[in-house]
Amino acid sequence: MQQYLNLMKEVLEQGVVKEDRTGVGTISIFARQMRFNLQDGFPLITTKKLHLRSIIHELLWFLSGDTNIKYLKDNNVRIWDEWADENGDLGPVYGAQWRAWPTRSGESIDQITGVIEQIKNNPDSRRLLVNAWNVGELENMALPPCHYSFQFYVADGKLSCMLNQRSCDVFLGIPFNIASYSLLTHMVAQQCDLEPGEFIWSGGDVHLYSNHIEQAKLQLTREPFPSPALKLKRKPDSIFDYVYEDFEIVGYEAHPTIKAEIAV
Ligand SMILES: Nc1nc(=O)c2c([nH]1)NC[C@@H]1CN(c3ccc(C(=O)N[C@@H](CCC(=O)O)C(=O)O)cc3)CN21
Ligand SMILES: O=c1ccn([C@H]2C[C@H](O)[C@@H](COP(=O)(O)O)O2)c(=O)[nH]1
Repeated sequence: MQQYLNLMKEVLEQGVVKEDRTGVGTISIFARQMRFNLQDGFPLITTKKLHLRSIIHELLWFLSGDTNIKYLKDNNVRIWDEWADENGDLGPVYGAQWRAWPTRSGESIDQITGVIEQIKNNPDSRRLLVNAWNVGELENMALPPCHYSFQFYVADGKLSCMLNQRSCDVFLGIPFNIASYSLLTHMVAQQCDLEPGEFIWSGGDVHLYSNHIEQAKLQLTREPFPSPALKLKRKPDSIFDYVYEDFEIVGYEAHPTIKAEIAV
């Protein structure tokens, strides 16, 4: 996970002071990429302890098409609490766009089912994309998508995935985002009888909030441990049939957690 630490260091050393929507203030750089070979282990940050539990439940929740935080709350995951309305709704965020992108004719498109069908039947396609940036619906979303599109690529029996993220909270968001899409790549690969290849993360506004600077500096004093491995314990019938218990992370050695406040 040296790439992540290098990115953090670059923001600390070269970041430009920028005000932001939350009022917290950031230092920021623009447009970076990181590559993770999923054959070399699972890219879960080791320089602070991360609980994969929230990340797995959030991904299963996205895949189910749900946009109400009740499922997360029932599973003790609080990461979306601050953005939900009094009924727990977030508007047509990730789950809605992934599973039921509304069309003009009043129908809806299940992009996840579609992309998996294409990976299986047309693996050389250059259109293996899922898009959450539905311009006509942005104003109804509690937060416009940060990770807004991803593309798959099949070669040599391996499935790779490239993510585009417009706005990137280096300390709290990015470790979640890397782990989440790496999980998704493993799951889609398993469903398509492929091996996981690379996960490529691309970020636009890459920032450290002003109240995360000390935490970032502390993290940079720590030596990373070798990456753990991800084990999928069974092959469910479809991408929508995974349950929390299907995932096991093996050999995760990490430094202690570092607390930080989320900017709302
Ligand atoms: N400012 C900001 N940064 C984000 O990363 C972010 C948002 N807002 N809004 C929407 C979602 C919510 N996300 C979140 C929210 C909270 C944590 C967080 O507090 N993480 C703690 C542990 C929390 C837990 O596992 O329960 C951490 O130490 O990583 C992480 C990502 C990612 N997104
Ligand atoms: O998955 C996510 C979701 C959100 N973020 C961060 C990036 C920004 O710090 C905020 C969103 O604020 P905007 O003003 O809408 O850009 O949330 C993330 O890193 N990862």
